[in-house]
Amino acid sequence: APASASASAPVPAKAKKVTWDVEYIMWAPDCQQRVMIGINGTFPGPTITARAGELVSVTVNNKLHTEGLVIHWHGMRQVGTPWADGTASISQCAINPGESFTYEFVADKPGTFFYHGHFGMQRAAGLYGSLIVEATAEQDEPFRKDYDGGELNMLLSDWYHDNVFAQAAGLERKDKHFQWIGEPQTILINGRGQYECMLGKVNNYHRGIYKYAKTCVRDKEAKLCRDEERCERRSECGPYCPESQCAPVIFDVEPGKTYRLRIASTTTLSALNLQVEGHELTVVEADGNPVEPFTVTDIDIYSGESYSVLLTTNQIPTYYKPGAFWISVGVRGRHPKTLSATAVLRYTNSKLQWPTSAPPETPAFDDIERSKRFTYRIKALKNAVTPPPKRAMLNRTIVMLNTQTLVRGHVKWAINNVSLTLPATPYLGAYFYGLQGSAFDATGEPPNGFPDEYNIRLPPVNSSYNATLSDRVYELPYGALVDVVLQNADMLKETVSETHPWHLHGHDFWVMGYGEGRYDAKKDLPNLNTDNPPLRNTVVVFPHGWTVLRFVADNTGAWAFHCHIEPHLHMGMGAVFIEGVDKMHDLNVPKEAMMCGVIRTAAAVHLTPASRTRSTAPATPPAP
Ligand SMILES: O=C1O[C@H]([C@@H](O)CO)C(O)=C1O
Repeated sequence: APASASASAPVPAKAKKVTWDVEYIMWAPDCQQRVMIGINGTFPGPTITARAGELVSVTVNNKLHTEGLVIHWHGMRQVGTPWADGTASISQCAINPGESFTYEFVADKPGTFFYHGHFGMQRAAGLYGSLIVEATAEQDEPFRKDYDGGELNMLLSDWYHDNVFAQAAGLERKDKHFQWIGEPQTILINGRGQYECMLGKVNNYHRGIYKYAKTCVRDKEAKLCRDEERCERRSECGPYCPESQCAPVIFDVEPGKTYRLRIASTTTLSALNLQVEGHELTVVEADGNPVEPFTVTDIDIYSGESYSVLLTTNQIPTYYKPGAFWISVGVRGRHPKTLSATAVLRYTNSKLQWPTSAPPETPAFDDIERSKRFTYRIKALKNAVTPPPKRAMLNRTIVMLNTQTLVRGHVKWAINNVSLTLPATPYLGAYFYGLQGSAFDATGEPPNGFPDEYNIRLPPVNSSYNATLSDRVYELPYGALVDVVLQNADMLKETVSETHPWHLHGHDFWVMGYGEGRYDAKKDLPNLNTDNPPLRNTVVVFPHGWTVLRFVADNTGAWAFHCHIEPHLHMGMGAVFIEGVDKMHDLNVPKEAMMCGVIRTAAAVHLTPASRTRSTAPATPPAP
């Protein structure tokens, strides 16, 4: 059930304390050496495993030479610790080079999560790793009794050879010089991939990407890849040798057991599809919430999402099927310019190290109906907590039209024609010290909707409806039941509309429904799913469609709500929700996290937390 923000968070079980040095490292995640952001000298960052209710304490030493950094704990609700959410300009200042900052928060719910950088495009530079929270009670993960094997952890990501500075510069260029980041070079499984090399025999035509993949035809012992030019010379010893940084991951499993595969995606862009040759997958968890189990041959997973699926090693090894199976992860939703990534599921009684077959093919990238069928099957467990009835509470509805648009020649994304730009002062600190009037545009909120006459099937008509840049925020009444309607539409190119995975910080929300075309409250509100809406922290809105999510604004803090596609947030596809304005000064906000922007200057005049008597209306900016 969503956390009820009690002022005094439960006394945590025991602390999990780690110290991380974050620095640039040379690494070859897809057999090509590049500069990445590593933690304690490795990529991906170390996996944190905690038990639900445990206090996690991560001291981050910023060893980058010229960049600030923050780390977001994706899926943690940070109840009572909003300054630990790790969002630059929102929950804290960036940790400067040479500085340290300790994130301390309760791993409040069991599930499959991950952490990642949340400043600039540093997540895309490799700043991420797994965060696993284990259940302490049976009722939290009822499917726990259904797997007798171990757990396999898969963190999926995509990888670009361009560095994030080049990507950002390209996105910020004006007019026809705008440079989209394009498709990734490689898909990674636990940070490993093989650039332009498809392990295993590839059928002679692999749906338009054959030209990218000189097959690595292996000799009969399936040990080495003969196609040296493609698969071997790419790194110190090629993708097949275990110590290579790009060697595919091999999961050793006992035959005849059921395993829990934890799968999370922190891709910069790609929507992915995962399947395990010869094995079905039973979906049991989504974003750390149990779901009504259902069995599929493959799952779609969008950036920011996580799942647990159960897999039974029920294949009988034969001469033709030696007990080693491909795990195949391919791109969906956008025309793949990237080969599928492969890992291996190997039964311990298998003689061979490598499967002898071609990896299973990824479903057609443009079969959007297939994508919707999978997403729509995800439902809450029968006895799960359902949303409180709207009439019973103060409630608020925000309709968000999501358009790609232009602002003075720059390609941006905008919500109700406002493109989010973040201030130098973190919102949380500005409210804590009562400086919101001078830290950002506190004269009002972004629009709550968009004009009736807007046609979502046409590109934005910029002449009459100019997009603006703004750091305005939505102030949500504390305890209100909030509906957000994500409304997709045409991009700048007519008829083009893309799938966007939206992630909310500080909360899980109920996914109340999806629909085609323009959302119509009269028609659609009565049909929302109040029986078994799944709780999630990330949800997709499909092309030219709408998605409604609902949550209770009961977590004091400043929370980002944005598309989890890294360039889209960079281009302004996001919003900020402020909750519990009047409770901010009850928080014990660590001032070292806030000393930047106007707070730094105000500190010079003996800054003190705002008094209790402050009115709730956004403070008016000081007279010019
Ligand atoms: O913002 C984006 O830019 C590209 C394309 O619209 C321009 O190349 C794309 O697919 C986006 O999502």
